[in-house]
Amino acid sequence: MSLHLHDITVTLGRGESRTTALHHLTADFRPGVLTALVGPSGSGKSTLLAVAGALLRPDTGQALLGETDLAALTDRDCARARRERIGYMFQSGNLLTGLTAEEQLLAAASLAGRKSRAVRDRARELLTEVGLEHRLRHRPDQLSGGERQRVALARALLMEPELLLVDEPTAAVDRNRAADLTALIARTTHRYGCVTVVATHDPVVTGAADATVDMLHHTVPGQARGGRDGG
Ligand SMILES: Nc1ncnc2c1ncn2[C@@H]1O[C@H](COP(=O)(O)OP(=O)(O)OP(=O)(O)O)[C@@H](O)[C@H]1O
Repeated sequence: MSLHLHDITVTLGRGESRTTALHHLTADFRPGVLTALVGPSGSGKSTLLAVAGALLRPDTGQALLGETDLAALTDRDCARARRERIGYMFQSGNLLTGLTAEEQLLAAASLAGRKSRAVRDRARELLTEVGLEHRLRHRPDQLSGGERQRVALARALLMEPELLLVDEPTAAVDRNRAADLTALIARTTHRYGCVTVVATHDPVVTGAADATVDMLHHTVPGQARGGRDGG
């Protein structure tokens, strides 16, 4: 299942602050491939993630996840696609206030109708993989920015999404953790065959990516390694 963005234009703000954040952008993202989204600050990376994540409807164009045009879905179907098909690891973490790290994962699983001992074990395993085994009972306000983001990653991975959207995963962590997190995202992409799009300024991430989309030139075909579709 690929993600194909076709002729996407997004205008944000009103009056004097009106800005064309994306201008007729076309780009392809393949399953099993970690694609780094690069470009200077303000070039539209976060906007692209919002469109791909069915969080923002573009003014023009199509956002095809497989055969589904996310740009044409009703609000209800968008919400469903977000819940069932798309995983997010954004800087805000998008965590629910009042729930512990472990509960964040279990609540997401429960919403998707998955509730079992195996899910609980997997949730702990993933929180351990992102280095949070000592933070299982911490609520978002008791976690650092980088820790919140890692909870969001563990939650996304538990849901095994078709599309994994990641915004600046290494911005709030130290260099060792940055390398570990990047390796985890790459491993997950290759193992589960999800389409992974990572907006980044970090050479650690771009170095580990299988392909690159440059916002200034739209598409630079990458050397895809390990793609499920043969690269
Ligand atoms: N609500 C808004 N109203 C007006 N302009 C906006 C709004 N949000 C973003 N923009 C503008 O849209 C453009 C794209 O922003 P976006 O956040 O997608 O860039 P980015 O590449 O993710 O930047 P960064 O690397 O700094 O995170 C920028 O010029 C930004 O100033």
